[in-house]
Amino acid sequence: MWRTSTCLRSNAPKRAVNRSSRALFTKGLGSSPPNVRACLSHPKCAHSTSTLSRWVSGAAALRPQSNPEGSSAARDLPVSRIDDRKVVIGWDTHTWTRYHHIWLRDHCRCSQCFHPVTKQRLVNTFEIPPEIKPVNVESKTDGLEVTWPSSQPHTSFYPWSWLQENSYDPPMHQTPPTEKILWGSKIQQSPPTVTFEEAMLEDDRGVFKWLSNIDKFGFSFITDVPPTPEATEELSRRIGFIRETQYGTFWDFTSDLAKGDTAYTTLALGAHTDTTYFTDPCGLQLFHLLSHTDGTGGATLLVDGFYVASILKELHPRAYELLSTVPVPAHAAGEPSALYTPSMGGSPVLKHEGGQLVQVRWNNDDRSVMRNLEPGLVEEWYDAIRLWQKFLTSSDSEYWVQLSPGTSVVVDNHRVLHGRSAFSGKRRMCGAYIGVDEYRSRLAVLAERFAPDAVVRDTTPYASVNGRSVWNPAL
Ligand SMILES: C[N+](C)(C)CCCC[C@H](N)C(=O)O
Ligand SMILES: O=C(O)CCC(=O)C(=O)O
Repeated sequence: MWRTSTCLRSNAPKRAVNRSSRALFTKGLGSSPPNVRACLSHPKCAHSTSTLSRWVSGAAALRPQSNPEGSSAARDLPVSRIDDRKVVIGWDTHTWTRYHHIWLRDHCRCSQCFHPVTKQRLVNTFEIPPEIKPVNVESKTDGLEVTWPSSQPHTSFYPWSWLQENSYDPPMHQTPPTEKILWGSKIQQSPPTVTFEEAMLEDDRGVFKWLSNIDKFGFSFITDVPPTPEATEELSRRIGFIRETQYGTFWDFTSDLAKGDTAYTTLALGAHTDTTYFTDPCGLQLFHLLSHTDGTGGATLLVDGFYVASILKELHPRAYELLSTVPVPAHAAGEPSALYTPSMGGSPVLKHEGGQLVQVRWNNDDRSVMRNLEPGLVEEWYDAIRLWQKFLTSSDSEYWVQLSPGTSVVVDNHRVLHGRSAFSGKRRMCGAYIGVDEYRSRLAVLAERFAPDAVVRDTTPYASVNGRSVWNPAL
């Protein structure tokens, strides 16, 4: 038996979010909605009344006002009905998604169930009856309103765009991951670049451009950087706090073996990613060549590991499979006070999540004994890394660039391999590591501000407290 609140127009748009109604949302105090009052007595609500009153100024609009214009927009609304275990939503005559009752109740984002400031769950998931079932569902202008059975009726609201983004039965249109542009040596014709001035802009637009470069290409140059360690450290900190390691915090190094690593020599270093010996390899690596006198060489090598992996996958799928499955142990043992090895005996060269390549982890110099290889795979694995090395070092993949004082480069250490040619003379390089989560968080906050996705755009007007929508898809 269907209980629908409105008829369904067959040509309703895929994303049946009616933006015109956004103007209907009032942002402001209004009366304190019941759920905030309920929060005052909520056992987990530890805030003082004054703090809560500040919530009211923000939380009051956590739900849109109903559409006073009445039914004109109603015809665009999805239909909704209550099934035995799920709520069914009809977006158009061909597109239906279902949401378990328990799932919906657990994801209520009213200020009684979800802390509007801290964005943490307040509802006790484990007190929700497993057989919970709504007493009513209603398609409102910008979302679904669900009324739950309880001594005090509890109403939840779910924005249409959020329901679409988080659909799972079946999954609908989801925001595609940011585009990665794979590159080979021809990137030298137009490498991603920002200026120091842009990167230092107070409003962070320049940092967003810089990190968007890295997100898309896996690296970015920064030009016109004052050739000092101080300016380079200040630049590094524009991304986030620096990740300290056994090499220090902000490093300023030369070929004096000050640290027990071949980076502190004049030797050539083949294409590699750093810190393969950490359970969580560093995210970004910034380099700035401060000086090189009385000698030659020391050119910088950049290779797009995602590009090379795509070629290997296409031409040698078995080799790709071995690099994606065989764990590679690693170590950093050059400092007497340190002996780093990753947990779980290392990770494969090519790490995947949901079938997507998400990380390249390769440093043949730092690789430890291959103690995890099945006997029958030993020679095949060596054939595979030989193919990997062949494509890594091909003229089509290698991008050689001679850095000079004033031009820094930042690489995504989870994607782009770097190296250098041997050199003579006095060469001074400085830089820093940034943690992968610090980098991803900084980019996410900037994207929230400068390139919000549909759910953030749709819900910010009425569901933001301290500048962040409780419906942000990252939560
Ligand atoms: C960058 N800095 C010169 C400080 C350290 C270099 C460490 C290189 C190490 N073999 C690795 O691959 O992690
Ligand atoms: O000295 C350089 O140019 C790079 C050194 C290096 O590869 C590293 O520090 O990981």
